Amino acid sequence: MATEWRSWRADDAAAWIAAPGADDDKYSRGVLGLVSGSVEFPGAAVLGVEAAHRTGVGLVRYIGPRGVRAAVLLRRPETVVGRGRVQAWLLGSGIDPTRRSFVLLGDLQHALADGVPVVLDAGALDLVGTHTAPTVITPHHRELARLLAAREIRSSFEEIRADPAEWAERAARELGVVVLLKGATTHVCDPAGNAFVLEAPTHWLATGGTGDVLGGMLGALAATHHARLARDAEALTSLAATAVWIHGEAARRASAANGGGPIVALDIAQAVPGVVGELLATRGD
Ligand SMILES: NC(=O)C1=CN([C@@H]2O[C@H](COP(=O)(O)OP(=O)(O)OC[C@H]3O[C@@H](n4cnc5c(N)ncnc54)[C@H](OP(=O)(O)O)[C@@H]3O)[C@@H](O)[C@H]2O)[C@@H](O)CC1
Ligand SMILES: Nc1ncnc2c1ncn2[C@@H]1O[C@H](COP(=O)(O)OP(=O)(O)O)[C@@H](O)[C@H]1O
Repeated sequence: MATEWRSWRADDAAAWIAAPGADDDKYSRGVLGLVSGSVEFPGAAVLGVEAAHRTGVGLVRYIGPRGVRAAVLLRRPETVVGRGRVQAWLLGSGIDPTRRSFVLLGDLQHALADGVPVVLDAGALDLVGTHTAPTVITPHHRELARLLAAREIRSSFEEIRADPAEWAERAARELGVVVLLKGATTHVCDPAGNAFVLEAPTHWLATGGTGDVLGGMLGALAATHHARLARDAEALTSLAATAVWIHGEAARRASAANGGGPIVALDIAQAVPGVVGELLATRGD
């Protein structure tokens, strides 16, 4: 039977925001851990950390090279650095998978052994299948082609670009994880058959670092839904679609604030609290 791709909308996204209550503290809300960034791509770590804070999370814990830690703290001193307990992980943004050091591999393996939900991006995509925790992968078309090729599933960038829905679904089935396949149209699906599609509201998103922002946002949503994810792993699919919706809307607003002009990735992160606030207002709780 052909998969039915349901459009994910504002009212869907509004249901997947965890607002803090009187009984909450930073730990009960959820801690996101990131292993991201590198000497080559320090900015990806800064963007992911910033986006996580802006999406709303109890605490952000960052693990990475000394110079990158300094850049992260300069931008967001609210961040804690070094190992500790977390409720979700974002791994791989700004990491070259062909240049992972022993220290980095140790950090990645330590994170994967935690058993908490994991977002695998960029330089950690190839670690899919090495652990049992609920997992979402966030490739763009070229990254998915590489990932599938490494599993001896023949595909190409051109084939995936021509039929992203088919390839996203196949990847979810073969890899056994939630797939968030990025592009002007983003497909989010899981092996259970949940399948959501989102059209980006602005093509100004096609600029460096916007995927790193999306990763941080999704990590924050996963961390703040840790209790739900512990009893309902399929919630990760809805959270992934929600991250894409908020990301697109924040980008649209950031561009609209400049008369429909270009945006940079950090503009998206800065527009996120306004989008989250308005979604919450529509819920009336
Ligand atoms: N601020 C930061 O820190 C940022 C950090 N970032 C981090 O960078 C990492 C890599 O992410 P990415 O998406 O660039 O990786 P990837 O799919 O391997 O693309 C490379 C492939 O693209 C192509 N290609 C290259 N140059 C091209 C050109 N001029 N014009 C056309 N094609 C060109 C070329 O393909 P080929 O032509 O060889 O087939 C090449 O193989 C990742 O960790 C991410 O998080 C980014 O988010 C950006 C902001
Ligand atoms: N032409 C486009 N129109 C709208 N959105 C796009 C377009 N191309 C890419 N995007 C979106 O922009 C982001 C790019 O992510 P990614 O490729 O990982 O970039 P980076 O690695 O530079 O952070 C994704 O959210 C993707 O869905």
